[in-house]
Amino acid sequence: MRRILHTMLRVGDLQRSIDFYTQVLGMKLLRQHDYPDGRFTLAFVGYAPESEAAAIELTYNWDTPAYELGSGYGHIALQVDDAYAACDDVRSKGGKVSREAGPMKHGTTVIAFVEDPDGYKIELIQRGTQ
Ligand SMILES: C[C@@H](O)C(=O)SC[C@H](NC(=O)CC[C@H](N)C(=O)O)C(=O)NCC(=O)O
Ligand code: NI
Repeated sequence: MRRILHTMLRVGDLQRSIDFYTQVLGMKLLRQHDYPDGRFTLAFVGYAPESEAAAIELTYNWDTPAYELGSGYGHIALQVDDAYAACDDVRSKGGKVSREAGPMKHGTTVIAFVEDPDGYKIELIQRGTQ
C-alpha cells in the first residue's frame, strides 16, 4: 500500500530549523545524517516514527545559507486540537504567526498559518472543523 513518507524543505540553517520544529511545534528529531561527499545534511522531524506517519525532511546544503521560496510553495498542514491556543503557544515560544486562527476564507475550516525560520508556511488546522 502506498503512503506519503515525507515532504522535503531546503533550509539555510539546520539547527535553527530543528529548534523550530522541535521546540516551537513540538516535533521530534527522528534521524539526521551527514553526506560529506555531497556537502549536505538530512534531518527528519515529525510527531511519530516514519513507519507510522509522514515526516518533514529538512535538507541543509552546507554552502547555501538561504533560498528563494518562490510563488508556488503553499504549506504543510498540521492538525491541532485548538488553532487559537496553538497560535498563542507558537507566539509564546518566539514563532511567527502570519495568519491568526479563524474560519478560512470562503469556507468553515478553522485554520491558522505560522512561518518557519526560512519563511515556509505551516498551516494549523483545528481538529473536527474540516
Ligand atoms: C483546507 C485547508 O487545508 C486549506 O489549505 S484552505 C486555505 C485557503 N486556501 C486557498 O484559499 C487556496 C487558494 C489561494 N488562491 C491560494 O492559491 O493560496 C487559504 O489560504 N485561505 C486564506 C485564509 O486566510 O483563509
Ligand atoms: Ni491546507
